[in-house]
Amino acid sequence: MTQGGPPLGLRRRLRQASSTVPDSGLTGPIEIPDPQPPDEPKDLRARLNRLRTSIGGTVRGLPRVARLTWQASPAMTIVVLLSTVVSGLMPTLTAYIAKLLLDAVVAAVRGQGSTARIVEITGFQLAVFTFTAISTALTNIAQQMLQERMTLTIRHQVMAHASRMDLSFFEDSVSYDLLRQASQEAPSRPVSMMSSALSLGRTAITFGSMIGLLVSISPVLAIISLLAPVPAFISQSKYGNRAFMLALYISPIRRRLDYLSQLVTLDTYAKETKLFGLGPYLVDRFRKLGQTYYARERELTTKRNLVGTSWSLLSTVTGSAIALYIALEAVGGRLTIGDLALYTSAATAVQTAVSGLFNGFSGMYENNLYLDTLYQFLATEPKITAPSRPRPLPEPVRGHVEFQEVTFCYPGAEAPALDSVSFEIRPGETVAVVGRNGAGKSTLFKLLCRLYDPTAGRILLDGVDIREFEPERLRSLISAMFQDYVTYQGTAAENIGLGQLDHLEDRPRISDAAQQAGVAERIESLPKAYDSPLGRWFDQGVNLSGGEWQKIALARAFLRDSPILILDEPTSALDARAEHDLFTRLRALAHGRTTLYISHRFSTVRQAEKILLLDHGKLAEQGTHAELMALEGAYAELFTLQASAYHS
Ligand SMILES: Nc1ncnc2c1ncn2[C@@H]1O[C@H](COP(=O)(O)OP(=O)(O)OP(=O)(O)O)[C@@H](O)[C@H]1O
Repeated sequence: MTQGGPPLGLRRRLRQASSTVPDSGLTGPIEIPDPQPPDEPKDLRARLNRLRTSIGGTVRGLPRVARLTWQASPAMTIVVLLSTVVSGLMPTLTAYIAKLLLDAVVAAVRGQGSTARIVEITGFQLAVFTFTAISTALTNIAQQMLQERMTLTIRHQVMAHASRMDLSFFEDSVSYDLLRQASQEAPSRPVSMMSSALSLGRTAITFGSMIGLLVSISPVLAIISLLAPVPAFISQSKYGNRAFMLALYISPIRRRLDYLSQLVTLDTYAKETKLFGLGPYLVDRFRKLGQTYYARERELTTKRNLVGTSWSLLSTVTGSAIALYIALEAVGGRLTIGDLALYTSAATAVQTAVSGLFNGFSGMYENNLYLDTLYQFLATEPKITAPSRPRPLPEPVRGHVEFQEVTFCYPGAEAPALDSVSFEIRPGETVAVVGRNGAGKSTLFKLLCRLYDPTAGRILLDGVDIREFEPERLRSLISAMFQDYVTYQGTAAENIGLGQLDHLEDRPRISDAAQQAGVAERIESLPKAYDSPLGRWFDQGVNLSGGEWQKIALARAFLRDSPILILDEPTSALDARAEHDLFTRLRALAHGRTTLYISHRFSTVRQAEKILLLDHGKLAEQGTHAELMALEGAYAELFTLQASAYHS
C-alpha cells in the first residue's frame, strides 16, 4: 500500500545525514542538531507497513549479493551454503545427543540400560563434534576467500566505473559523495551483507529445528520458550534501530572531527597552521566536538544496555519459572532428566537465536542502505559518450578549430561561463587566451577537450562537430597542461611518461620532453636521475619546487606528439628566465601544431599570432597584438596597465 512511501524517504534522509555536512564547522555552533525524524503515523498499521517495506527492501537486496557471491566463486559459495545448513542444525543435534546421553545414564543407574548404549551415544557425539570442527574450518577458509574475492571484485567495478565517468560527475558535490561512499564503504558491505544473511539463515535453521524438537517433547513448552525472549527482542529492536540511526546522525560530526584533525596533523596544512597560529584553536574545537560526540554515544549506550538488561531480566525470570516447572514435572516422573536438560539448552538456544535473527536482519538492513549507494553509483551513466556511429578521425588531422556560438553553463550555475562565443583558429596557429579571473578561459579549454559538452552551439575540428568523434580518440589528439596539474607520487620518468602511455618507458622520448620543458638538467642532477622518486610518499623522495613541478607537468604534455597543444597558464610558477626560455622553445614546439595558451603575462601574450580576450564569458576582442592595441579597447588597457608597472 505504501510501498516506496515514508520508509524510503527516511532511508534517503538517513543517507543524506550520513554523508553531508552543512559546513566544515570551523566556526559557529559546535553541535550539529539531530535531524528531526520524519513525521510519520505511529499507529500499528503504519508501523507494520513500514516494517514490511523495510523487510521487503532488505530482502530485495539479497539477490544482488547472491549474484556477487556466486560470481566471486561458485564452488566456495556452495561450500559456505552447505556448511551454513550443517552448522545451523548442530546446536539442536548436540542438545538432542546430550538428552539421549543423560537418559541412557539415568537408565543405566536404575539398572534398566546398558553401558554399551552409553558408549554408542558418546561415539556418535564424538563423530558429530569432529565433523563440526572440520566443517567450521572449511567454512572459515571458504568464507574468508570469498570475502577477499568479493571485495576485490567490487573495488575493481567501482574503479572501472569511476574511470568512465565525466568530469562533471567529480565536480558535483552530491555525485562525488556517492563515489566517495561507493569506493570507501561499499566494497566491504556486500561481504557483511553476505555474512549477515548466512548467520540469519544459520540462526533460522537452529531456531526452526529447536522448536521442532521442543514440540516433540511438549507443544506447550515450545510455545512458552518462543514467548520468553519476546520482551528482550522488543527492547533490542527498539534500541538497535536507534543505534543505527545515531550512527548515521553522528557521521557528520565524525567528518568534522576528521577534518579538524587533518588540519593539524597533515604536512599539507602544517605551514599555514603554524604561521597563523591555528593549532590551539583547532585543537580546542576538536576537543569540544569530541565531547558532544562522546555525550551522545554515552547516552545511547547506557540507555540501551540498562533498558535492554531489564527487559531481558524479565525473559530470564520467565525462563527460570519454566525450568522450575519442568524440574517438578521430571520429579513427578512425567518428563525425563534428559528432557529437562534438553529444555534448558533449547531455551537458551532459542533465546540466542531470537537475538541472532534480529542482529542478522538489522545488519542486513544497514548494509543494504550502503549497497543501494553502490548500485546507484554503478547505475549512473556518463553523459559524454561516443555516438552510435563515431566518425573516424580525419587523416591527417590539420588542427582547424572553430567555436560556433558556444554557450556553456556549469550545472547549477546561474550565469553561463561562456556566452555565445564564436572564433576560428587556423591549422598551426598559436593563440593566446586572456581575460580576468573567472572570465571563462579554462572552461573554453575543457570544452575543446570534451570534458564538458556545450549547452548550446558547436565546436568543430577540421569541420566536424567534435561530438561526432569518440571522446577518447579526440582527446588523444590533444596535449594539455591544466592549471591544477597533477604531481604524481612516482619517479621523474613516470611523471613524464604518464603523458602518453605508449611511451611510459621510452627513455629517449621522455628525456626529449624534459629537455623541451627545460627540466632535463634538474632531473639529471637528482640522485637517481630519471629514476628518482618525486614527492613525499617515498623514503628517498625528492621534493621539487613549485616551478620545477610545473616544468615536469609541461614535459608530460610535451611527450604526446599531437596536432593540438593546450597550455593553461604554463608559466605561472616559472621564474622570468625560465618563462622566457620556454616561450622561445614553444615557438619551435608549436610549429605545425595548433597551440592555445592562457596567460596573464602580456609579454608572452603579445607573441601569439592571435589573441582572444574573454570578458564575463563573452568574446570581447580578438586579433593580433597590433590590431588589439590599435583598437584601444580592453586589451590595450590591460596591456598598458601591466607595461606601466614595469616602466614606472
Ligand atoms: N566546476 C565548476 N563548477 C561550477 N562553476 C565553475 C566550475 N569551474 C569554473 N566555474 C565558474 O565558471 C566561471 C569561469 O571559470 P574559468 O575557470 O573558466 O575561469 P578562468 O577565466 O580560467 O579564470 P582564472 O583566470 O582565474 O583561471 C567562473 O565564474 C567559475 O566560478
